[in-house]
Amino acid sequence: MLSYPTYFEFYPRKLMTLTFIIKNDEVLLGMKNRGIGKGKWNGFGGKKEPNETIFDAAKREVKEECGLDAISMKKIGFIDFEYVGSNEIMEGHIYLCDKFEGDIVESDEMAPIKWFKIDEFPLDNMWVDHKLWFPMVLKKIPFRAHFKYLDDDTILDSTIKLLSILKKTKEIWVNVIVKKDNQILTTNNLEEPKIFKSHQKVTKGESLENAALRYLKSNYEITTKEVQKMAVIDVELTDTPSIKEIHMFVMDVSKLKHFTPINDYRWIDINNIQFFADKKLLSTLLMMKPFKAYFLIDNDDILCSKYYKN
Ligand SMILES: Nc1ncnc2c1[nH]c(=O)n2[C@H]1C[C@H](O)[C@@H](COP(=O)(O)OP(=O)(O)OP(=O)(O)O)O1
Repeated sequence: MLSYPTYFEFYPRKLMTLTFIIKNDEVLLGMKNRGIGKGKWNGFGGKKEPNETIFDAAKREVKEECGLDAISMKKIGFIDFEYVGSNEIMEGHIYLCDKFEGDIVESDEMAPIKWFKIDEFPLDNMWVDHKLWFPMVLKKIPFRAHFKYLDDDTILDSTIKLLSILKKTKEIWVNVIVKKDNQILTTNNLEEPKIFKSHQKVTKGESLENAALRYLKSNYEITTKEVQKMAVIDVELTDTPSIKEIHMFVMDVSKLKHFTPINDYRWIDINNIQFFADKKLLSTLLMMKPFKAYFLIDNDDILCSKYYKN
């Protein structure tokens, strides 16, 4: 369901490379001392020059910026960087290099240069987009992304599309949010983004409404025969071969005479909820206007979320 934006397709493009050199569980990064991204840790790369291929530009930039000769480089991603106020797209070609030779040499442009353990990555001192796509580099999942920047630290919009050639299968699930006035019912052990885990698989031939009622009955003592469908959410986990299509229902029990949760549930004020997948999801659901959404999740981190009117 995720659609890649196309409005900038005809903007002129400046081609750039960015290469990450990886050795076991470490990545080589340099501190940029001038130009775009000054003061940030980054991989090695820069603008393509006329009369060279993008691959040759990537190899040249690695040599110029850290002194190493890249022996094996694999293209892992394409990123369109758009800046508000500019009609030029910076088209970044992202490479992964896991074979290299030579010695590290710092330069005026890049110093210091250091190996970082993957779990000690200086993400707070890198481009803000990196934390959204670096999981794909580490897992070697090809991707295409678009980031619309307001300024160097603020992303207004982002899209990340996985480019696997294998088509992911769809699994159909339902989930029901039970609400009463300004509260929703939750189990005591909900953790972010648990909303995508506690749901009910729809069985073959079963209607979505039936599955939602079955979900309700297995968790609450409830007599209703009506649930209201609010959203369809596609949830893609970076490293599973399926996409979960979750049909979200909302059940308002404010006016029900008989309603008892049968498990370990409690009412929680909407404003105090920390655990929902992202802040916008719950508020959009409770506006009671149907919508569609897409989430790309790596472990429990949301890398990309999109909302569409139904
Ligand atoms: N958000 C964003 N905008 C622009 N560039 C980047 C990002 N995130 C990034 O990671 N990058 C990368 C892409 C390139 O590798 C560098 C920028 O290249 P630059 O240093 O300007 O290119 P050079 O050709 O080396 O420049 P000079 O030598 O002319 O200074 O950041």
